[in-house]
Amino acid sequence: MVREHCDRTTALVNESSQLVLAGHVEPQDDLRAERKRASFSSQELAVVLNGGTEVLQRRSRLISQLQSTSWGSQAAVSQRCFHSREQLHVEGLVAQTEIWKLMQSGALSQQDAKDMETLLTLPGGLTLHQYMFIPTIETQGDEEQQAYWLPKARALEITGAYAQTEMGHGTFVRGLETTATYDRASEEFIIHSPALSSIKWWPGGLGKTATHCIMLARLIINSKDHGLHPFVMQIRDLHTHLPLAGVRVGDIGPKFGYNGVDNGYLMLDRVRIPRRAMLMRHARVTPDGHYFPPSAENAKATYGTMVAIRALLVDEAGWVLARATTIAVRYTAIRRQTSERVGDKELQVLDYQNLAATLLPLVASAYALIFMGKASSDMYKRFEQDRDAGNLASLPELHVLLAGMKALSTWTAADGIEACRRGCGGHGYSALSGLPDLYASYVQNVTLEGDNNVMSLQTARHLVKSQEAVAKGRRVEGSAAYLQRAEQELHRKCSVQAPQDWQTAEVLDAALRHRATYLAAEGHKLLLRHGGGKINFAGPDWNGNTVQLIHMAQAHSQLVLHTTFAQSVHQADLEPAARAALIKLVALHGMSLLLRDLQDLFMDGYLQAFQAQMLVQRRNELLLELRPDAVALVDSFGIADYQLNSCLGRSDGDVYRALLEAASGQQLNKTEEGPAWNAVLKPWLDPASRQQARSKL
Ligand SMILES: CC(C)(COP(=O)(O)OP(=O)(O)OC[C@H]1O[C@@H](n2cnc3c(N)ncnc32)[C@H](O)[C@@H]1OP(=O)(O)O)[C@@H](O)C(=O)NCCC(=O)NCCSC(=O)CCCC(=O)O
Ligand SMILES: Cc1cc2nc3c(=O)[nH]c(=O)nc-3n(C[C@H](O)[C@H](O)[C@H](O)COP(=O)(O)OP(=O)(O)OC[C@H]3O[C@@H](n4cnc5c(N)ncnc54)[C@H](O)[C@@H]3O)c2cc1C
Repeated sequence: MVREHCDRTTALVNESSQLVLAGHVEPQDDLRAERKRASFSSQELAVVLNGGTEVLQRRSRLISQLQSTSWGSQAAVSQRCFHSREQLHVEGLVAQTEIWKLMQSGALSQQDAKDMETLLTLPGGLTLHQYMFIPTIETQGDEEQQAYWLPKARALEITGAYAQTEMGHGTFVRGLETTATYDRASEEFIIHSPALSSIKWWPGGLGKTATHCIMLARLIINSKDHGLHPFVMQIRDLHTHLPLAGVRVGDIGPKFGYNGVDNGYLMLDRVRIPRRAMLMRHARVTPDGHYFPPSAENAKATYGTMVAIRALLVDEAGWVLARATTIAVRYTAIRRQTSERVGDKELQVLDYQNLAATLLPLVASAYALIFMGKASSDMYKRFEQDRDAGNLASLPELHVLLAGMKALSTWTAADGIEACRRGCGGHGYSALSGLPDLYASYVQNVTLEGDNNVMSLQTARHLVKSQEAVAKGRRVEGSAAYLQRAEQELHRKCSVQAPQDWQTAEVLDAALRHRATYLAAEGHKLLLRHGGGKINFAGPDWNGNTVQLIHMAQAHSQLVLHTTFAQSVHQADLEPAARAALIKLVALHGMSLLLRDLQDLFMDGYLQAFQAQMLVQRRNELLLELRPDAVALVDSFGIADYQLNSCLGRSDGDVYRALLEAASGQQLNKTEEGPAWNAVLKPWLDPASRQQARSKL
């Protein structure tokens, strides 16, 4: 029966290749035509966006290598959406350990291995080992501790998680409850979960993979609480993988997505670990129980790993949105729907203004975020160099910039994927489009590593402090330096007199800067008013105004994002036609940001109604001007079909045949009658079975 069904599927797919789509143009022809009419070469732009020809060549080589394995082949990747949690968990670990093996044998460089995992898009139990466990030891362990732990961790003799969040607290890190009490007699720490709310809950890889973890716990010496510190703690036996005495550990259960990762819980009953398990690069405890705190400028060193991950999240957001927009733009360029008379050529749905107005600004956002991601990782690398030389002066600015940008970028990408999915109509709802899984396994980024509202409020705190400094005549540096000129800025008016004026970079920058300045000044005033002339960064003054404060922080981050995008395009080595297209994309980006919150510009009379109407008009014209380049703009991301893993986003446009092939080959179609026939349906539907059942009554 199985054989028979397979034969029929093959026949159906072969047959479909003979079919002509009535009233339609062949989808492949649509994409060919789109590419022909583009104003620039997407191959050349892809080289610039991806950082060189070698990067693209290396990616193709890695994909070929993956394709030749059983765990990374196209067939394996495309089957994933049919798999259970347990299967995904095992598959994730198989892929990660195989890649690790290749790296250890020298067949892959460390960078190759990281890139290969990114191409696979299958986060697994070892993800946090690489991105948080090892880096925390690297940055917070002293030399001796690094020499002890890192070789074992890098050889995968141990695997680790990052155990910070607890059942009761994730955001409020200072409120975490797990204790690490120093016992001078034995020179050990006793790690304990004192309450239900103190159980570690969420850490990735902790559930079933990790043998060790970075344990964030309150350091208690002689009954004195010194706050949160990191410890390296073994939780499972290395021979049996069973939990050690006093340890209860497991997986927290199915999630919205991201199900290959075993996010875990951990409950500890007075588990003893040696004194040197505390990571001591910044703070120390001597054998006799003397505590040496971190220096004042290293006070937030414990939060260092979170800053590193936020930089990675900003870098990732643009590429994730690039994937979603590649799928949606290619598909909506081949999808034809509705003509005045049946049988006439129907319109490509991307030509409806509603879709262009949804998707093209998202393409612009993906570009903006890709450039911002590069700027953020460059900034983070500079910070790392300074930090390794003992200079942490740039950390406060880096933190507030990345906090707000992590929020803006992950919100933009998550909302953008969902908008792309809806833009693809019914086929976007099918897992075969690749969009549901992309969304479900991305959207957690708006919560993890600092909830986006909370992160925005960190940036808001800095903006209010900067505004306060300016009011007191002190200098403000860094990304908020524009607030230095707040006084003059607040008197400015928008200079636009014709729709075309909105296209100029100066006008857009000025409007975004004015908005951010106005909101920061208003936020500052609001808190002063509530505090009776004094600013309180906690309590009802702050907590009762967070909607406006978050909005203010996001306006600031949007300004930083937009100016970084514009500058990066200005500085990039582009051929003239690609430059012209990207300048338009920058303009569309700025206009879309303004249109989303236009009311802000009316509040203090910066904008007049006729200027707002011109903004809408110019945005609509830009959509039409950019439309011929839509497919070329997404082709330029250079994302391979392998990585898209989408029937809708295929680069050849052969969408309908791909859907039919993938659907008919799946498990539920393995037999013609279906898995519920014999036990459930047959007794009702099959006359002979019914007859038999009646005769037994
Ligand atoms: C919200 C805050 C920032 C608040 O911290 P706080 O100590 O109460 O601070 P505050 O009183 O608001 O401000 C005091 C000061 O601390 C500064 N600060 C705060 N965080 C940092 C930092 N990372 N680097 C450098 N500086 C930092 C703030 O800017 C404040 O500075 P200021 O006093 O204004 O000069 C903190 O609790 C926090 O970071 N919460 C979020 C928790 C989080 O991100 N958890 C991540 C867990 S791991 C994870 O999710 C991994 C997922 C990975 C995956 O699967 O992909
Ligand atoms: C998939 C996933 C993986 C994770 N991996 C790890 C990991 O490896 N290791 C680890 O330690 N943790 C991990 N976490 C935990 C994660 O870091 C936290 O969930 C996150 O920091 C948010 O904290 P919370 O859950 O306590 O949210 P809450 O703080 O309870 O948030 C609830 C709501 O309250 C709001 N809110 C809370 N506080 C404030 C405030 N001060 N001001 C304004 N609004 C506020 C938030 O905006 C949110 O809407 C993971 C979480 C997820 C979802």
